[in-house]
This record gives sequence, structure tokens and C-alpha cells, in this order.
Amino acid sequence: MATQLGTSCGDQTNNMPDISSRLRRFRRTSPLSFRLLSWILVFSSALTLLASGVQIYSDYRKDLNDIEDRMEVIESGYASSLTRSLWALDQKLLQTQMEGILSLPDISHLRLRIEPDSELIMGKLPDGSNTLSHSFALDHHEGELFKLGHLTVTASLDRVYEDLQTKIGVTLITQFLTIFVVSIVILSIFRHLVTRHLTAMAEYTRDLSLDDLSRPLLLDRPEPKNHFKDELGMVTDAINQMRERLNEDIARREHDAAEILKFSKAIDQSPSSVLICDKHWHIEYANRKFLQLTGHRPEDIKNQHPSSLISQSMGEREAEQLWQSVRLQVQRVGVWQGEVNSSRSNGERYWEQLVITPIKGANDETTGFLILGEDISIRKRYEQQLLRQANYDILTGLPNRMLALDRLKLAIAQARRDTTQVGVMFLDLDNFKHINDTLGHDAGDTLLVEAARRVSSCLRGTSTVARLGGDEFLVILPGLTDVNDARQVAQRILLTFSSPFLLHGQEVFVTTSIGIAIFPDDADTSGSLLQHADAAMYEAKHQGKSSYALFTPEMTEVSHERLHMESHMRKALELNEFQLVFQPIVETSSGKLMATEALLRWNNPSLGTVMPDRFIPLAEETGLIIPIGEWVIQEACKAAQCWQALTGYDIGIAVNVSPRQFRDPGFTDIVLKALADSHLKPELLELEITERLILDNTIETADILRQLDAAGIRLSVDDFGTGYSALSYLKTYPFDTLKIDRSFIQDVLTDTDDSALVRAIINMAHSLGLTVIAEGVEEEAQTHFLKSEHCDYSQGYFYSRPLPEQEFIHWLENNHRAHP
Ligand SMILES: Nc1nc2c(ncn2[C@@H]2O[C@@H]3COP(=O)(O)O[C@H]4[C@@H](O)[C@H](n5cnc6c(=O)[nH]c(N)nc65)O[C@@H]4COP(=O)(O)O[C@H]3[C@H]2O)c(=O)[nH]1
Repeated sequence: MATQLGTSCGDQTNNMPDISSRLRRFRRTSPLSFRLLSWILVFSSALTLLASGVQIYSDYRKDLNDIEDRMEVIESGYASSLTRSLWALDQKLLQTQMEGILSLPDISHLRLRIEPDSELIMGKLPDGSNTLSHSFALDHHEGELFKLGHLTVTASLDRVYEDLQTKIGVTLITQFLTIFVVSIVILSIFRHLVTRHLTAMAEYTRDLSLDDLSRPLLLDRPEPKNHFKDELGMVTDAINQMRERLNEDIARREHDAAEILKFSKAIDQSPSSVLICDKHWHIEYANRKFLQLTGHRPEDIKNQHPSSLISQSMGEREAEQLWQSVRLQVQRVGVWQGEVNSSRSNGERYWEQLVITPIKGANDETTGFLILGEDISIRKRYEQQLLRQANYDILTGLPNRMLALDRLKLAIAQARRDTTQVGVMFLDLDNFKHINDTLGHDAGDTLLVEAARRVSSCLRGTSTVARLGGDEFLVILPGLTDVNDARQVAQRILLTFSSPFLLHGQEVFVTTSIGIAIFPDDADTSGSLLQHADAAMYEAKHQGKSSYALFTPEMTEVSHERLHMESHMRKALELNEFQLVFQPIVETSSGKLMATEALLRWNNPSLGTVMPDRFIPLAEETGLIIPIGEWVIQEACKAAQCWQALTGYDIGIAVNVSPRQFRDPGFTDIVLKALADSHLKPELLELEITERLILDNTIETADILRQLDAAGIRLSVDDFGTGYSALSYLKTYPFDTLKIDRSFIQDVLTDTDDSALVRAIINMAHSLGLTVIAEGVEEEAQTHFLKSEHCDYSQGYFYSRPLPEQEFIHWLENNHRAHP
């Protein structure tokens, strides 16, 4: 303790400001308790002092009364004896008696007036007025009254006042000390029990910050039992509960903030474009994708109406109408979906698929609108391209067979109404095959394009020229009033063909044969008109090339050549004129052989080698395709099994199947029999089916495809992209492979549309679990592109042309690609 004191004394100077500041702080921080306590102390001190004052005063009064009583006692006790001494004139006794009185406490002075005029004085009269005097007469009665004298006794009050002073002094000192000590004790107790905790609480709450809510408020005292909680305990609990609530609030807010951040990040980084509008359709927010897609800056579109972004591309009135219907539908149905042609900040247009929904508040009221956008430009382009391909010939840009037939039907309907005529011309380039074989496909293509241009140049605006396939063209002349008009057109066409074509720097003369049929004279349906025009064309060819012929009833329904071909075809199987050639299908990444495609050739002594494009349509028409197709499947399976035996490897075989074969009820059995006869594993046989077949609703396509699939046979979609490409069938039917038509591969390096399309087809096929084969790969650079796009397999002249079996076996034995 001594040491403690010593230390605190030693630090006194240093601690002085600290102490005084603490004191000030104590006063400042706990003024109420301090003042209250001070007032209690002052009040209790005043009360104590008042009580002590009353006590002292009553003591004082008592002392005065005692002296007065004593005076009374002196009068009653000494008056008779003094009277007697005076009567007897006994001076000595008188003196003794007065000395006796003077010896009494506080009596300090006696004055005896003796009658008539003497006086005896004893004692000393005190200074000042602190005296109390009492006088009484000394009378003697002896029959009559004798006034002997008068005694005045004076008592000094000095002792009484001294006592009074002493008492007051002692009382004040003891009271002060008592109050001081009690104050100190009470203050200490109060401080120990209350104010230091209040200070701690004040400091705790002052230091309390949202950054640090982990430390609870703990008072420096034993923890009271719960049910004995005093006010401090209750306040501490309240503060700690507040802290916990704050902690929970902060945690909740942090969690909410994290959630909001997550969602806002997700929206911001969403691959879809996102616009958020307020309830008045003013744009409040645009995500990154939207800004990237449109090139708009956030500040430019803020508070704008979304219709203003669209109106740039479609006109204000149209945009306003669109938005009105959007608003109505969102209001009534809760969602609007549609495709919109929007524009970027640089004016460029793009297609987007929009989904617009209201944003609902807590009370289900609309607080804003969410606009989700998906850039569908590629899809649109693809759709448009597919549509174009479905209706137009890619090479020449002319309408294809489908569109031509539509137009012909329209023209016939119109002619029926107007009682006019329709001229239908069938054109065929006379020596196209020869040119194609000798000068190559490029030259063939150039020839076709130029021929299309020349035919078109001979026609009026209302006429249609279409390419039906290969080197066949169709011309429709609507609203004819005179057959001679058709003749003139035919002559004009023949004339335009009289000048040479420049192919690969070489001048080549190409002629054409034209067959003409007239509605309604020759036929009244589009189908028979075409047949008759076809027949007339064969007639023209027979007449000698570069001529035209008008249909006459003598001409049979089928052209001579076709008849000729048909009669030969009927015997071809028997005479063993059919031959299969095989074209390797390789893995794109490695170039290794995976399978082969069997392609049919017809070697006829009078017709020469006839390509399938030429005879298969006739075989289909006549139904000969069924026995021919059976032969193809049998031979293909046998060949594949033979290669397996030869090389020890499984080499798959792809076989083309025409829709007519599918219509044959025995088709599945034919395939299964071929597999059984050859012992080829079913998974090595792949049947190639065109999109046309799938769209042909007359056949129970789905059932047959499922039966084949169930037998383990692979199924592929051939020439993908050239038909109507109703993509939904890819999901519906059990296809394994998709073959991209060679028309896409051809220009994949030069045409960005084609490359985007091929990329899209590959991705789409993969996402549907299909493997992809690219057809018609002719250049190495195409293989690099296909590799980079992860196209599974490739086929084309770059790897090998279709080879007769012996040559293919040779290829197998000598080509490193043949070994997996
Ligand atoms: N320009 C070019 N062409 C290439 C290239 N690689 C392959 N080809 C040709 O592309 C065609 C591919 O066959 P496809 O699309 O199934 O088209 C076939 C197929 O639809 C049909 N066909 C062929 N054999 C049969 C058959 O046995 N049955 C049926 N129903 N149809 C067949 O005839 C079509 C034509 O067959 P082909 O004339 O043999 O023509 C073949 C092939 O020789 C290349 O790099 N460049």
C-alpha cells in the first residue's frame, strides 16, 4: 500500500492533467449522478448541521436556565440569612455569606446596597455585556417592614459562551469530518458500484462502431444472477442485445448486399442483353452485353424510351404502334415476346429476340420493366439463307424446282381467271456433261451461271426462269395470248446461246434444247405441263441439238430418251450393268479412314456411264429403285464385310436410300436380310436419308427409322441444308449423323455466311449429340477450317474420288490413311 501511495505520488505531476481531465470527464460524463449525490450530501449535511445547531442552542439555553435557577436559589437560600445578618449588623457573617454566594459557579459579582447609603461590593464585574444579573430586596418584618438593603447578583456568561463556542467548533469540525468521510465513502461506493460502470458503458457506446461489433460490453463486476439483475445489468443487456441486433442487421445487410452484387454481376455479365426501365418505361439500366451489342453509351440512353432505340430502324410511327401492343400485352398477359429489328448506335441493323416482363414490387404493383434481348442475327440470316436455299438455286440464284412449281401453279390460276395461256419451257444444255468432265466442275458451274444469265436476259419481268437441277432449266411464261410468243422466246434463247461461253479462258460453244408445253392446250395441271414440256425437250434433242419443240399429243408422256433409259434400266440389273464405287469418309482431325460411301453407277453400252443424278429420279418414278436399291444394299454390305476380312478393320459403309424405297413395305426386311447375308455388324451400316424424305408425310418415316435404329443401324441426314431444314426433326428422329451439303463446304473459305452457317450447323449437331460429316471437301484449306470447327468427319475429292471396288481395295492396301 505504502509503495502504491509512493508510486502514485511520484507520478503525481505527470498524472495531474490526467486526473483532472478524468475528473472533468467524470463530471461531464456523469453529471446527473454526481449532482444528485452532491445535493444529497449537501442536504444531509445541512440537516445534520441544523440538528447540531438546535442541540447546541438548547444546551446554551439550559446553561442560561441553570444560571437563572441558581440566582433564584441564591435569592431563596440566602435572602433570609443575609437579612438577618444585616438586622444584626453582623458584618463578618455578612461577608462570609456573600463569599459563599460568590463561590457559586458563574457568580462573579455581588453588590449589596445597605440602607440607607452604604454599599458592599464583592467580586469583579466582568467586561462587556456577557452577564446575567438578578436583584432582590432584603427586607425585615417585625410588625412593620424594614427595608435593610438590596442585593444584585451578577453571573458571568463567559463560561457559557466559551462552552458554546467550543461546542460549535467541535460540532462543526466533527460534522465536517463526518460529512467529508461519509461523502468520500459514499462517493467511492457509488463510484465503485455505479459511476465507473456508467462511464464504461458511455465509453463503450461512444467507441461502438459498425466496424467492430464483435466485443460485447462487460462490466468489471461479478455477473449478477439473472433474476437479480439490477438496472446496470439491464442496461448492459440492452446494449449487448442492441449490439447483437446490429451484428445481425449488418450480417443480413452484408448477405443482402452480396446477393444483390451477385445478381447485379450476373445481370451485367449476362450473355443476353438486359434493359431495366422504370414504370414509365424510362431506361434506368443497360447491361454490358446491351452496350456492346448496340454501341450505345449508358448516358445516351438513360431515361430514354426503349421504343426510341427501335424507331431508328423501323420508323417512329411503326415503333410507337409496336410499343403500344407491347404495353398492352405486358399489362394483360404479363409477358411479351417477339423478334425486333433494332439498330446499333452506328445505324447498323440487327435482329433480336425480345422478352419483356413487368418487374413486380412487394405489393404486386408494377415498379418497372425488364427487357431481355438475344441477338438472333445469325439465326435470322441462317433462316433467311435456308429459306433462300429452299426456294432458290445457290449456284445461279434462280428459283429452284419448288419455287418454280409454285409460280407455275400461280400462273395457271391467273391464266384460268384471265383466260390467257401459260407457256412452260424445259431447257437442257446439250453437252454439259462433257464440258463438266473435261473442263472440271468449276467450268461447269461457270457455264451454268452464264447460261442462267442468258436465259433470263431473254425474258420479260413477269416470266420466271428456274433451275431444276443439273443442267435443266424451266421457263414459265405467264399471260400468253399467242403460242408464237413462246416460240419467239425460245428462238431468242437459242440465239443467245449461239455466241461462245468463255470457260477457263477457253471459248466453248454450248447449245440447248427446249421443249414447250402450253396451258391449257397441252395440259391443265402443272405436273402434266412439266411432263409434256420435258417430252417436247427430248423431242427437240432428237431433232438435233440447239432446237426447240412444241408439245404435240403424239409425243408420249415420257420422253424418248427416258423411255429408252427405262427400257435399258429394267434389264440393267439382270445384265449386271450396275456398279458401286466407294468414296472414303475420313476422320477430320487425323485424315484416317472411318467409313466409305457407296455410290451407284450405271454402265450401259448404249448410254455410257450414267450418273445417279440422271437415272435415279427415273428409277424412283418407275419404281425400279426398289430392286436397284436392294441390290445396292446387298452389294455394299458384302463389300464392307469383305474389307473387314481383308484388313481386319471395321470399315463402315454408308448407303443412299431414296424416299421411294422407304415407301416399300419390305424395306426394313431388305436391309436386315442384307446384314444377315453378309454377316456385317449393323453398326457398320449407315443409311443416308435426305431431308425430303423426312418431310414426306405420306411415309411412316418415324416408325421405319425407329425399327432401323432398334436394329442397331446408323442413320444419317444427307445433304443437310438443301431441303427445308425443319430442324425439329433432328430431335424427333433417331439420327446419328448429319452430313453438311457440299454447297456449303465449297465456299466455306470465301463466304463468311457459309462459314458461319457451317459453324452453326456443327455446333447445333453436336449439341444434339450428332456426329457431323462435311461433304465435298476439295481443298486442304477447307480441312483446316473443318478441323478448327471440330467437324468430326470429312469426305471429298481432297481425300479421294469415288473409286471402283478394286481401286478402293488398292487404296486400302496402299494408303496410310486406310489404317485406323
Ligand atoms: N463436286 C464434288 N463432288 C463430290 C466431292 N466428293 C464427293 N462428291 C460427289 O458428291 C456426291 C455425294 O453423294 P450424295 O450427296 O449422297 O448424292 C448422291 C446421292 O444422292 C445419289 N446416289 C448415289 N448413289 C445412290 C444410290 O445407290 N441410291 C440412291 N438412292 N441414291 C444414290 O446421287 C447423288 C450423286 O452422286 P454422285 O454423282 O456419285 O456424287 C457424289 C460424289 O461423287 C467433291 O469433293 N466435289
